[in-house]
Amino acid sequence: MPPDISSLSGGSLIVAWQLKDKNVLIVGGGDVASGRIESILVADAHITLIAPRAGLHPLTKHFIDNSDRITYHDRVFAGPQDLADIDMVLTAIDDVEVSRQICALCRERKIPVNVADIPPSCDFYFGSQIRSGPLQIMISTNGRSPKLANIIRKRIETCIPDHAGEAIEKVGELREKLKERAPGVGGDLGKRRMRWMIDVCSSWSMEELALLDDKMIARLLDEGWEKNQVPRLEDVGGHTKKASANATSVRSPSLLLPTAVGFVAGVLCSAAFLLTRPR
Ligand SMILES: C[C@@]1(CC(=O)O)C2=NC(=C\c3[nH]c(c(CCC(=O)O)c3CC(=O)O)Cc3[nH]c(c(CC(=O)O)c3CCC(=O)O)/C=C3\N/C(=C\2)[C@@H](CCC(=O)O)[C@]3(C)CC(=O)O)/[C@H]1CCC(=O)O
Ligand SMILES: NC(=O)c1ccc[n+]([C@@H]2O[C@H](COP(=O)([O-])OP(=O)(O)OC[C@H]3O[C@@H](n4cnc5c(N)ncnc54)[C@H](O)[C@@H]3O)[C@@H](O)[C@H]2O)c1
Repeated sequence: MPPDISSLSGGSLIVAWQLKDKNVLIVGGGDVASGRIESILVADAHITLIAPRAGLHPLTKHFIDNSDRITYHDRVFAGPQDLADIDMVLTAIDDVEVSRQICALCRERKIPVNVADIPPSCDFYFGSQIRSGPLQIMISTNGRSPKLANIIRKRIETCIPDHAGEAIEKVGELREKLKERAPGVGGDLGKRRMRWMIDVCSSWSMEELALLDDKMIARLLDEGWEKNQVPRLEDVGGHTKKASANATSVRSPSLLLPTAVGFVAGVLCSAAFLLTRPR
């Protein structure tokens, strides 16, 4: 069913903004700024931090002292000259007037800006974040309730599969090696590559994927990609403590049958629920 067009409004575009080696100006050094610094360091950008030393949060001090990606200036924001060569600006200061001025200067220069305490002065909002290796999850309430975003984040954290971060890391390595063997963008090869990756990710458990090492990746490509099949973990030299129900070849009809029966039963239950539900 296509989405109800009238529901397509009131949100934000949630994207994973690539900031590697870009220059981000952070104005302010307090509690909120320390969180901003962490988020920006994760994205491998360079930070220019402007804030009087007297107001630095201990975590901000720690980042200044220990990261070679931060250029620190012990002073207040000085004006447009502080925006030269800056790709993004974040302010987290307890001075609304200066925040508004910085926002206006950024907008004149089309520099994306976030002003922590003035939503209309934000081109983008931060959200409550979960991070595990390359896995990042952001919860946004679109400015309605940051505290509820924080509470929902804590609930979601309890549902993330064990080993998800490591599994993603290893699948990333597998995809890189696969692209070396089968290079190029798009076309039939691209389709086959995507199909095979979908099959591997769907038929191995996170725990199994997290166990992949260089040797197993090479064997998985030799035995799997080259022969157009998905071997099991054991077939490429790996072992888990618990045998996973998913860890069988995608081709096995003995597993496909119960899965299909379960799927049909699920669809029938949902249909029965929708048909009997009061309107
Ligand atoms: C998610 C998080 C990320 C982060 O900042 O890293 C974040 N705020 C967090 C916490 C938090 N912030 C505030 C409280 C006190 C409770 C309360 O006010 O409800 C708490 C809770 C606490 O401290 O526990 C006060 C507050 N926040 C904003 C204003 C201005 C205003 O609303 O007018 C005021 C002052 C309001 C006033 O003066 O009354 C504005 C914004 N805060 C946002 C993000 C953006 C919208 C995100 C969204 O809607 O989802 C947005 C629009 C701009 C931005 O900051 O990008 C982080 C939780 C991280 C975590 O713990 O997981
Ligand atoms: N968006 C959010 O998530 C959120 C959450 C809580 C508070 N806030 C708001 O964000 C702002 C910052 O919060 P905080 O807890 O980090 O405050 P804070 O008082 O701990 O820190 C303010 C920092 O700004 C610096 N500063 C002040 N004027 C400056 C200037 N002109 N140039 C450079 N640095 C300057 C101070 O020296 C200090 O380091 C506050 O206005 C607060 O109400 C936002």
